[in-house]
Amino acid sequence: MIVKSLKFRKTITAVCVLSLLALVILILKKDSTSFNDKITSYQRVAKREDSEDILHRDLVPEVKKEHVQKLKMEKEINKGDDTTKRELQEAKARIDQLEKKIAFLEGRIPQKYPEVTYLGYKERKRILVTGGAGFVGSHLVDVLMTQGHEVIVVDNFFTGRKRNVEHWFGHRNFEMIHHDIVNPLYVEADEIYHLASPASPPHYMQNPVKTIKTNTLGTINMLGLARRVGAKILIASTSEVYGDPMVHPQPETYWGHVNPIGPRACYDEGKRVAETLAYSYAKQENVSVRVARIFNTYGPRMHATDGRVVSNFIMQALQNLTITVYGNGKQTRSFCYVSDLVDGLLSLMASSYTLPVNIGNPVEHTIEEFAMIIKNLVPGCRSTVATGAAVEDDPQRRRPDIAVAEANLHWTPKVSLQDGLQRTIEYFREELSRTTFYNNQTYMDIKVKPNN
Ligand SMILES: O=c1ccn([C@@H]2O[C@H](COP(=O)(O)OP(=O)(O)O[C@H]3OC[C@@H](O)[C@H](O)[C@H]3O)[C@@H](O)[C@H]2O)c(=O)[nH]1
Repeated sequence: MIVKSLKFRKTITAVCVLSLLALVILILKKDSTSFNDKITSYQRVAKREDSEDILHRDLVPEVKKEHVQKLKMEKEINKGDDTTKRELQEAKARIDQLEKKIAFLEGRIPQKYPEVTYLGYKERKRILVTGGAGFVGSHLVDVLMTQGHEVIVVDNFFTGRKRNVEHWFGHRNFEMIHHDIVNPLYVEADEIYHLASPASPPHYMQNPVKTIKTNTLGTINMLGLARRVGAKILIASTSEVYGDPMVHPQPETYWGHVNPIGPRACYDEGKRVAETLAYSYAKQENVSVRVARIFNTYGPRMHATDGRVVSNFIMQALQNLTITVYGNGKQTRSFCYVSDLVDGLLSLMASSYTLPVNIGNPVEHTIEEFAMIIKNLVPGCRSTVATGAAVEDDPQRRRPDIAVAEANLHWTPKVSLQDGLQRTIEYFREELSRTTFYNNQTYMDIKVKPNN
């Protein structure tokens, strides 16, 4: 009897121990399944980082949640087998990377808007800026907004970027319309700055028909709008209306020397027609027009792959790549810092002067000299300067005569080339770190064969 009872007890104990073991195995298995799920979800998160917007919208909360679980996972690393450990370490590395991105993106979300002057309804204007998300347009928008005006930005984002004006998103004086001005636009405005058009030669040559349409049909639409609503309109023309000039420096009275069928014609002739349209609307329809002939301009918010000389040379110098001079480098340009240009545009709009006005900085350099100036402004730059094939119809000399602007607008550029380039180099340095951070690749790797 006693033996039987002892045997029964042993059996019960054995059953209990086995059940306990089974329970422990079950719990461990469940943990490892949810653990594998986590890794799969991290891998999914990592794959979805191709867009900053998606990162903002979806990944930020997701990754924040993951961060809270990171400590738990660290404990689990010690428990898991080798494969799991490796996978976990990879997931942890991805989380660290995503956390850095979040910190970077959070830095870009404006905590508050830039300070804006309050204007009463009598002084406050409603101002339309076409191409307002572009390089020059966005700087103009900043000044108009801080002055306290209501600003409507219209852009088709062909070369403009939302990033350039995102610091105004949600402001009650700011409105943005995604629209291509080749189609009519119906809004109310007191003033129109018509800046919409690609301006970099590789951009405007990429789709020449579109460039002509933007500068002709687009300008007709904007002049028509100005007529309908009684707005004053400023047309952004260009030094390119002078073509490859036979007169130097170029005064507004010079009629120019443009090849009407060359690769630059879509822009040069497009802008010439835009000027003709402006003065036709002024004469026939009584529209109040201003025409700014804008010379080479540079500054922050130029696109790193814009293709113009300033962005190309700076990006090349910052990455120790070959600085690519097109042709022999003896052609000249005169570079104006963007804030000076914006001051000139505002003065022109405010003035009663209605004929075309050159807006540019008359300090002239050869492109060869310019390459050396930039190289010397980038500390430790190891780039070499190489000359290459010349660009077809490239204007050989360009420098504005700004006597008209000085006399009628009391405007003259203030920012020296040295200061302006330093600010622009800082901007591109920042852009480069942002881009390599995301893509781990350089912007360009242009190789130019020396021509001698
Ligand atoms: O990498 C480069 C880029 C450009 N260049 C040269 O640098 C000079 C300036 O070229 P950019 O492309 O910056 O600008 P461009 O002067 O040819 O045209 C500009 O003129 C005035 C504005 O209206 C426009 O922004 C644009 O059309 C040209 O001689 C060009 O051949 C280089 O040597 N290397």
